[in-house]
Amino acid sequence: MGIYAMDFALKFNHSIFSTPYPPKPSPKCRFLTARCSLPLSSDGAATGLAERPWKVADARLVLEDGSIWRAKSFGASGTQVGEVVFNTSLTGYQEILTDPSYAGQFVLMTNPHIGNTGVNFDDEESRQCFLAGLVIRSLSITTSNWRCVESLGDYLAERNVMGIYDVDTRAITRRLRQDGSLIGVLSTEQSRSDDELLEMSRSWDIVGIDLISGVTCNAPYEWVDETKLEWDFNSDGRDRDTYRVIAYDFGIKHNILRRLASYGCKITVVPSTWPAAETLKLKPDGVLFSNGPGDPSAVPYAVETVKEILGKVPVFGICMGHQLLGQALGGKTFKMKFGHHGGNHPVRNLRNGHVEISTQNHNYAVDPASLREGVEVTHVNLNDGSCAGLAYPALSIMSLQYHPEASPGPHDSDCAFREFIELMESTKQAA
Ligand SMILES: NC(=O)CC[C@H](N)C(=O)O
Repeated sequence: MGIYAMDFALKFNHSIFSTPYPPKPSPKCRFLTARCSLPLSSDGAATGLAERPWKVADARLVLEDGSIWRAKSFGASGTQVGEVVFNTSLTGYQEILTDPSYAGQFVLMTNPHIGNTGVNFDDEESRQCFLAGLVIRSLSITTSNWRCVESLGDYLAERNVMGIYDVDTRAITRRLRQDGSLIGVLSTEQSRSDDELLEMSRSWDIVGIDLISGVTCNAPYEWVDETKLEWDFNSDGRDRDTYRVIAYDFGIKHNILRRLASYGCKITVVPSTWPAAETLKLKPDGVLFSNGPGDPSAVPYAVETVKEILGKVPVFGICMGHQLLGQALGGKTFKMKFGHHGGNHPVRNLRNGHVEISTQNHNYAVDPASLREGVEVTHVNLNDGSCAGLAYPALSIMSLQYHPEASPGPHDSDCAFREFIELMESTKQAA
């Protein structure tokens, strides 16, 4: 369909979509009428929608290398320290904002145009935004999407997350690629001197800190959310409680739970400190170790939990979960120069030769040379050859350094969930 025909269909509610256009307002939807253009608030505060050319740069991003970047603020104001990482995804900023693995980090989007689709109810990956802030080149002057319920600026302001725009994201990215990830301080407070902010950035570090304890759930809970039909696929038609899975929440993304549920799993999510003995008492068919923020070598208690579970039940580790498994198998993790953050990373599955286009978000990796004998490297990142997946078939272990649940366009890696199901099924049959 040509673009004009699509435009016509959108305007006149032609029935080319299964979802009617415009969609019925959800009861939760407070801002639906503002779908296409929100006015500026009366005090002229940023709504995130209307560009105000007269707005002067009111924020500074001070990097530990001494560089100072002047920018315009949106979202929350204040002063915040964090590690700056760049993300090359073209879409999915809401999933990125709500990925708990970004705790302690400023996400700089290399896509220069952000905010055009606003935010919606369906794309939340967790209960909260845990990241330190958002750095973008250009904040969209309009917000238009049939699912949009709020502008990006309002969303960030409500969640107390700082954002800046009109900053040279390309220059900062080149610096990060050259020098590696840098700590920075973002501030809208004019009373603070450049030197003070620089000192703050130099006296803070993200290495060696347990960031998982700040994002994990407080108590176990059952995952009962229905995956909406329009987002569900490949569920193989199983009943939702065919496999009993315990998911360790190190900062879990909801889509991991949605995909497991689609494949027939009844899931109990448990906090990061949940004792292995309690997990084993529940006699699960499998255990999932989730993604999560920060340095994987700073959470030895989690590695101990993983060790106690290995060999007793099939396990699947994703990202932080993979790094914890790597350590439990005798391996070491190391900090990469600037990590992998994006929706377009090619990975080769060494078992079948297939190349997957994957979503990634990690700054650390497992050193395969440090792993004990018998551990198989199953996946390799084709950009830099780093370890992207492990297996130890004798103990029914599988893990991926990237995100099989993400939908950056392709769903190439979703098959990993089916593999986990097969691992649980074969163990069940053998018992
Ligand atoms: N997405 C994740 O689980 C990230 C893992 C870890 N925090 C890292 O940066 O490598």
